[in-house]
Amino acid sequence: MSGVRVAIVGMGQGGSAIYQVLKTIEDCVIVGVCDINEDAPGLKLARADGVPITNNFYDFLDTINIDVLIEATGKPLVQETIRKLKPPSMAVMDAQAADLMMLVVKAKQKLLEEKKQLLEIKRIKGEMDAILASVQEAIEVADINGYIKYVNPAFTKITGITAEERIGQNIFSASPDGALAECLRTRKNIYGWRTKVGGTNVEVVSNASPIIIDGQMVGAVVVFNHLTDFMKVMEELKRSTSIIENLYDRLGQITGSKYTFDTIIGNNEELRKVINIAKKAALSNSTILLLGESGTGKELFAHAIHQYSLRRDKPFIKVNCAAIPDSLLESEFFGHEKGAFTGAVKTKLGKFELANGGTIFLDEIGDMNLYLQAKLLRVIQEMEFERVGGTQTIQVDVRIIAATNRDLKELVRKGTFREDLYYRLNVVEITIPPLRQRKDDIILIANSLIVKFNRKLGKKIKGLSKQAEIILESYDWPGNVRELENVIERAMVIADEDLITPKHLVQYLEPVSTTATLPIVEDLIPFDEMEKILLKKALERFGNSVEGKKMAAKALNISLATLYNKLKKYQL
Ligand SMILES: Nc1ncnc2c1ncn2[C@@H]1O[C@H](COP(=O)(O)OP(=O)(O)OP(=O)(O)O)[C@@H](O)[C@H]1O
Repeated sequence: MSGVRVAIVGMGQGGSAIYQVLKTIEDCVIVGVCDINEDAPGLKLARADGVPITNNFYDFLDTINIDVLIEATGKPLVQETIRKLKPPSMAVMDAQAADLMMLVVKAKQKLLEEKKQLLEIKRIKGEMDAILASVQEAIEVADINGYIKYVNPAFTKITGITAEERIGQNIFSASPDGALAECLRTRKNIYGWRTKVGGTNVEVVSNASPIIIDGQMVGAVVVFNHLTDFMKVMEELKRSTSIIENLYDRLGQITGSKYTFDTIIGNNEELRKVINIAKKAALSNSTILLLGESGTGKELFAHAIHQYSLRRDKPFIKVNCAAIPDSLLESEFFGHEKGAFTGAVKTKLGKFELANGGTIFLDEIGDMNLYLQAKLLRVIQEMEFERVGGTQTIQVDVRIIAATNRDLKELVRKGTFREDLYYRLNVVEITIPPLRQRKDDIILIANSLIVKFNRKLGKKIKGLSKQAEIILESYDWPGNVRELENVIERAMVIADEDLITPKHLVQYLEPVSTTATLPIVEDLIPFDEMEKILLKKALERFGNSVEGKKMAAKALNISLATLYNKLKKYQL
């Protein structure tokens, strides 16, 4: 143990006081205390601190382990004995001397404490100075009487007045019309105060606040900036506001993606395969080309792919390339700067910018002109573009899904579609089969449409009659699911019965289709035509092989020979 080793004899009030001060001295080690009274107050303290205790001060006299022995009993006999018997290396101090020493120690401790506080204040001041020096706005502080106490470096930069010139002046004569003087006068916060800094031509906009300590106003502080800087911020604000307005304008056009793969109805094997490929592709970032006849569900797939992808919480933006005039398509895609062309009264964001982070769905891509195809190619390759009339290059992160019902390869051959763009777009090519190739789904989709339109039209139609089902299944559906939707909705509008029957359907089916040529009167079909439909359906289901025909005959409850006769009769 290093430090001065001290022992105390006599642990009454005086000894206890000394003990407590000694404990706080870093270089002092209390090696023991002594009192003949077991209940002496100082002994309790020592016991709690784990300091060795004795009731016989002789224990201290034959040891060389004590540097200073403090005698606090005040008894001459004890004092005398200690002086006589102590080892020469031990210094003895009586209680009075110890008290005096304690006073000195306490004073020194107080001094040290004050020094520490001063250092802390200096440190905080240093930090504050650094902060205030780095602030771009001018700061000026005055006391309650208006005497300027502080200005930061930005104050000098903005006004040209140095700290030496300014500090010590009175604000009521230096800048009587300024926010600081006003704040001191009114004792209130002042906002957006526009003045010239006293004695200069520098126009500033200021905010000032009272400085309050312990509930009392002791001064005020003003923060101000050049009006021109302020104007710049206002300009910036205006620009941002215009962008926000723009976004609001466009919000209506942002069709958040509505459909998921669950919305796509159908159990057809080919369709399920296509859905599985689309799900896998959805999880990558690859560009997808959706092919298929009109109304097969390409847009539905595009929505579902976006919803299934990691971008589902980001925008889904649709652009119909065929619906926008060529002259506007570029600005629609990439946006334009204010004044880029007649009518461009404000800056507009393009669909690519709006889709940033999400997915853009380019419908009817086959109808895009060659000039834009070149621009689109650059976006796909580099994910960057310029707004029409702009010079700044804008970077985006957009997943592209394109769709068309046209034969893109044929367009490439004809030279109306860029080959390089075609290959860029069809990284993943998904062809959605037409409805006539997934006839097994027709009734399933029709029934789900009946449920949907019952809700929309307020009807209670239960379903399709058997004959109506046969008609729907044998129709070619050139307009695919969209046509099926239209036919079912129209049929439901005119149907007053529980079921949809042929009479509700036929008038809406294209005459080119197989069944539309049937001479159907109301909901009656001639027997032979009905036979023909049933035979066709049976062969479709079981196939044309001998085995298939046997099964077809069985399903129609006729003999195989009758089946052959009928097939011959109808030339099937
Ligand atoms: N499998 C399906 N299940 C349910 N509804 C479907 C299905 N396929 C398509 N639809 C519906 O059919 C209609 C046409 O689909 P969509 O608009 O997606 O077709 P498209 O291929 O994009 O057509 P176009 O090429 O004409 O733009 C939509 O109302 C869609 O919801």
